[in-house]
Amino acid sequence: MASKPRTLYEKIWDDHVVERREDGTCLVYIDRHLVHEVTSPQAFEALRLAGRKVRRPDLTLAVPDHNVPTTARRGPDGARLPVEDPQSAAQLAALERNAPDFGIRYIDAVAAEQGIVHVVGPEQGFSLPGSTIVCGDSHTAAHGGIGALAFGIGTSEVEHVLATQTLLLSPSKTMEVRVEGTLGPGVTPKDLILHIIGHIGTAGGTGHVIEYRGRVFEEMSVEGRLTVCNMSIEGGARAGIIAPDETTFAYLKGRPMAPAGEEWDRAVAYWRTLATDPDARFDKSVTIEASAIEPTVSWGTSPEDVVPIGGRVPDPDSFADAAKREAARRSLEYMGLEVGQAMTDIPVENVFIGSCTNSRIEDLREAAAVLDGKAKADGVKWAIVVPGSGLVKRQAEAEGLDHIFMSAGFEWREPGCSACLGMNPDKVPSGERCASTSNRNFVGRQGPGARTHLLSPAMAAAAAITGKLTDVRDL
Ligand SMILES: CC(C)[C@H](C(=O)O)[C@@H](O)C(=O)O
Ligand code: SF4
Repeated sequence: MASKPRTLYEKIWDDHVVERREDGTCLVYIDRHLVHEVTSPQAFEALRLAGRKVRRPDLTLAVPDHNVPTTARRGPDGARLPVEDPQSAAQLAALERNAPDFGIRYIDAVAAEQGIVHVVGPEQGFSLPGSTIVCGDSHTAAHGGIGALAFGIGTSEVEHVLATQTLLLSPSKTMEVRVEGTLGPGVTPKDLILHIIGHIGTAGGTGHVIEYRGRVFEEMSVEGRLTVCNMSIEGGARAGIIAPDETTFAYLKGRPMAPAGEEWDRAVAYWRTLATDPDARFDKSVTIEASAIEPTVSWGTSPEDVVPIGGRVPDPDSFADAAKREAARRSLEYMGLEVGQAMTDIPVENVFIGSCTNSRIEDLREAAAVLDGKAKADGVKWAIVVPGSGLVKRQAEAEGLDHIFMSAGFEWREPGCSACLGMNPDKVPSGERCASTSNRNFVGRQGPGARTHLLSPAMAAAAAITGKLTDVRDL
């Protein structure tokens, strides 16, 4: 008898279940564990107190990213510069000590390979298709872009994975987001995922793993897929995933931590079996028409608060749901916006190109292409580009992108989470707006009182040039 058709998620899940409990929860094997400085100190401390070791240090990779300053990390004499904020310094120092103490792989803050964990994992070939990947970080969903089942975990789970290389989990429901047709010019993977979240809402994926399907994703680069999957969590999903294919294999081949030789061939043969079976069923399915999507920007304080750039700030009364009406009213007040205001009339004083959503080489190329030969508007006081990793930075410099950015009036920084969240010196001043390629526009996210507008790298570049939110297709 033929076996039951399964989805990509179900295949990966089944291949990793170590033990099924009577209540339905499963002990699941974890292939890769990424660790950063914010959510790991207590986990390591707990292991230390219990006298336990890390079960598989070779499957664990630690990188500092959230707290690192993005200005020079070494002084003129080559000595490492201290991190001023005491809490940040303590977290960074803890990781620096815990990694050698527990024998895990560590990329330190001044290494060429340092960067945001979610950029570093795929870039190093540490994150692989068909694997289970966890990190004490909600945007671990990004790694689904290479066909992994990847999700964020809490600090107590970090401890559990460090100690046992397993996790106790309940199976997720499956959801398909199918995108038909092709994206128009100037419409990027970021616009697509913002549009999808606007469509399904921040609770649309709750309890589900989303598989993104359709030609748009088949034709998309791995960088674009990472951007899309990254924001699955903003749609409430446990994870997002895209079937690994030739594009994925070409991206991973030869990466430092990827399998090589015969092992590579065996791995690819296995990865090819993972695609969702033709008759597999999803618990939930949403279809979106790609050609209807325009460059998309956020107006509120939730990632679902989006409109096409040609749109207007919505009237809170236009929402059917009472809670949503109230949230929209509060959002407009925080954001300092008027009902009916054209999105293209919103001035911005800050532009941030970076974060694990949009700091890979393609993102920087996309922004640089818009900025080439142009300069930021006078009203834009602060514009920074923060590459997702040292290797992205080096590649961009080899292509001369740093010159384009700096000639346009941008600062060219060292890799890290930076202004994506106010945990390091890069903050947006209170009451000011930021056109930001990051993934969250929550109240205070980029600093107390900061007003975030989420958009694509090309749209961030366009906003820098005109000093207001702008349709990149009009430049
Ligand atoms: C600090 C960290 C735990 C947090 C997360 O889990 O996502 C951060 O990366 C974020 O983007 O808000
Ligand atoms: S770049 Fe932003 S979203 Fe990504 S891990 Fe860092 S803080 Fe979180």
